[in-house]
Amino acid sequence: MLVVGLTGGIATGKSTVTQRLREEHKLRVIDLDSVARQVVEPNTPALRSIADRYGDRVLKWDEPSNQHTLNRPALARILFDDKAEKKWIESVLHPEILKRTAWEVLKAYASLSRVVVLDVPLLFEANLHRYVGVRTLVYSSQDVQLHRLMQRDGISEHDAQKKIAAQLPIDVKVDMADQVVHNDSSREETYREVDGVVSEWCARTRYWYLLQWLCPPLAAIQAAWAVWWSGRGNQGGVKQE
Ligand SMILES: CC(C)(COP(=O)(O)OP(=O)(O)OC[C@H]1O[C@@H](n2cnc3c(N)ncnc32)[C@H](O)[C@@H]1O)[C@@H](O)C(=O)NCCC(=O)NCCS
Ligand SMILES: Nc1ncnc2c1ncn2[C@@H]1O[C@H](COP(=O)(O)OP(=O)(O)OP(=O)(O)O)[C@@H](O)[C@H]1O
Repeated sequence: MLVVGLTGGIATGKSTVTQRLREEHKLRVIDLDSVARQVVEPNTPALRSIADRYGDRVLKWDEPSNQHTLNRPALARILFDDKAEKKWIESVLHPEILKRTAWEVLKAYASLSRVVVLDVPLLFEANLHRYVGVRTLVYSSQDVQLHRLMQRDGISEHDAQKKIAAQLPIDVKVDMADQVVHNDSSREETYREVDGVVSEWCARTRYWYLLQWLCPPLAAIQAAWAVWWSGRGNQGGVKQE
């Protein structure tokens, strides 16, 4: 099975691409932003740790379910305003996110999926690029990125710049990617490029896919091999301030 790491900058179009992957190509996509939401659901250890540190300002009362939930805009303000707090929040959430994601990938292996796509905003920042078979970047120029982010989230240029600055610059990510999907113009243009990369993924997995069907344990051996191969040595880890 090919594990694709799909990444990009904030608002460069990952969700737009994954929608096409799901609906047109029927591919299994694991969205780490959604996983990140699951790990802070009410009564989770992660939500308790965050509430212990920041108090009521990061909680809101949910009438229908009668319980406290995470106030996401409040946590976002802390995370994007303060590098030290961003580090702390990530140290609490990332191990939980990784555990759940690993489980989802295992389930994809078990169901003999040919390709599984991980939609990971922080693929390079969190050094997860070492564990995927191919790194695919959704690119838009910095101007387009800024404009779309301001429009989608209804935020000022100052706030949008702060969010963009919390990630590696998109042009640095381009150099680290194996494939780039350009998302500067129309959605139709982007979909054409998406269809092209999907053909490449399928071509790469053709023989393995057949072998996996004939001999399922090969899937497990291939998985172990892929993880060992990707993780061997120090493959240019990314350091951020
Ligand atoms: C800060 C939070 C509360 C904002 O929630 P909100 O619903 O407004 O946005 P959402 O979760 O959909 O994220 C939107 C985008 O923000 C960017 N982003 C999210 N977390 C981070 C981060 N730690 N560093 C830099 N950018 C981030 C990503 O591009 C992401 O796609 C939320 O993103 C969060 O809990 N982040 C910490 C967990 C994390 O690192 N997630 C990334 C998964 S790899
Ligand atoms: N080709 C396009 N043409 C016009 N608008 C687009 C295009 N691609 C994406 N958008 C819009 O830009 C915004 C950001 O796109 P999207 O939400 O897919 O980005 P993302 O990378 O998933 O963002 P995030 O990092 O926040 O998860 C959305 O409002 C989306 O509708």
